[in-house]
Formats: sequence, C-alpha cells, structure tokens
Amino acid sequence: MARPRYTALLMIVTIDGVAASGKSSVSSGVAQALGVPYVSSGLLYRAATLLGLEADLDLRGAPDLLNLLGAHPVRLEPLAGGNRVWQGERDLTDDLHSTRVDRGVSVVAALPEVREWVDAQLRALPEPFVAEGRDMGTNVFPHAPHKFYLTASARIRAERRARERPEDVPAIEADLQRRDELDTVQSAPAPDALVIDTGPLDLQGVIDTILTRLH
Ligand SMILES: Nc1ncnc2c1ncn2[C@@H]1O[C@H](COP(=O)(O)OP(=O)(O)O)[C@@H](O)[C@H]1O
Ligand SMILES: Nc1ccn([C@@H]2O[C@H](COP(=O)(O)OP(=O)(O)O)[C@@H](O)[C@H]2O)c(=O)n1
Repeated sequence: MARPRYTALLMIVTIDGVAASGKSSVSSGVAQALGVPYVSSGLLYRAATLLGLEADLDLRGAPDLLNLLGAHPVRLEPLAGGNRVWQGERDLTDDLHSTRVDRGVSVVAALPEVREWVDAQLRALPEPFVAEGRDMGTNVFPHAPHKFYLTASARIRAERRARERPEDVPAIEADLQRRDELDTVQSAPAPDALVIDTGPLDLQGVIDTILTRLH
C-alpha cells in the first residue's frame, strides 16, 4: 500500500515550472497518489486577472485590483483531482483558462501587492499538500523538503496546449515564450529542486519520476 508510506514522509511538495510544462496535471497525479490535495497558485493570479478584466480595470494598477479583491473575496478550494476558485457563490474556475486571461496574467502577477495577496492565502492552507506554480519552492515554501521543477521546449509545450486552446501551435508557442519572459523574475528553480525535462516523458512518466523521489 503506497499511500501510508508516502504520507508518513510528507509535508509540502513543491512543483514549479514554466508555462504548460505539466505542473497542474503532474501535481494532480502526485497528490492523488499521496492522498493529499494539490494547490494551484496560478489559479489565484488568473482569478485576479479575470476579475480585473471584467471590471475593466487597468491591470497594471494594484490599488484598484486590491480594492476589488478585498470587496469580493476569492477563495481557492484545493482538491486532489482539480482545484476550484470561488468568489462568493460564483465558481470562476471554468473562465480562468481563456486566451484573454493567459495574455493578461503576467502583468497582474508582476504586482508585488497581488503576489502578497496570493502568498498569504497559500501559507494559510493546512499541510500536507502539493503546491504548484513558479515560486512555490523559492519564495512561498522555501523550507519544503521535496522540490521539483518542470521544463520542456516551447514547441512541445505549445503542441500540448494546442489541445486545450482554439489557436494554432505557432500562435500558442509565441504566447508561451512571451509569458515565460514576463514571468522570468519569479520563475527561477530553487537551488535544491530536481529539474525534470518533461519533453521525452509522458504524464505518468513524470509523475513516477517524482513519486520515486518521495520514497
Ligand atoms: N509529460 C507530458 N506528456 C504529454 N502531455 C503532457 C505532459 N505533461 C502535461 N501534458 C499535457 O500538457 C497540457 C498542459 O499541462 P498542464 O498540466 O496544464 O501544465 P501547466 O500546469 O504547467 O500549465 C495538458 O493538456 C496536459 O495533459
Ligand atoms: N506561483 C506562481 C504561479 C503563477 N504565476 C503567474 O500566473 C500565471 C498563470 O500561471 P499558471 O500556472 O496558471 O499558468 P500555466 O503555466 O498553467 O500556463 C503565470 O504565467 C504567472 O504570471 C506566478 O507568477 N507565480
């Protein structure tokens, strides 16, 4: 029985990486094997972006965004199978992966006030869990005992994401590269993270690589 053996060791596992490298799918698989929830930090940045766009705010303006988020609080529901994001009774989740949100989110994520808003919510969550994003292993949970960082070429990531977006592969690849560049500051791998090139691996291969390290 794998589950008790893993959970005995587990506090927080961090899985960071570039856009569309497999973070959420891999985190979900690892979390399900461990019997714990996973936490998708990117969904909170996406929620702030969606709400800013819907309110027609300038996404570079932290005070207005923070006022909006303060007036109508957003809540992340971390589950092993998939996270959901709520604003009151409204489930925002299905609106968070549009191309419009993809294109605005890095601007919002560059605002220190928004980063503090996200980090405070993540640090308040009860352990254990698998946390995925860009800076889980460096900034938010630097003391996590198990850290991983996923990469793959922009082309491979674009081909994977093209199955989930209406745009063609070259357009998605250009958007991913633009977002990688805008996200550079918060996207450095932790020095103690195992870097995994997911290009040659299928999803289960990446999940197994991580689980093997958690024995
Ligand atoms: N190793 C892999 N091999 C094949 N497809 C993958 C692999 N990892 C992820 N995918 C697929 O790539 C897409 C992007 O993965 P996702 O988990 O959403 O990445 P991220 O959370 O980093 O944006 C999804 O369709 C997912 O099923
Ligand atoms: N820990 C994190 C997670 C996401 N982000 C930001 O949020 C955006 C969306 O993150 P995501 O993980 O949902 O995006 P994908 O990698 O799934 O495309 C990223 O492009 C970053 O701008 C961040 O800055 N820090």
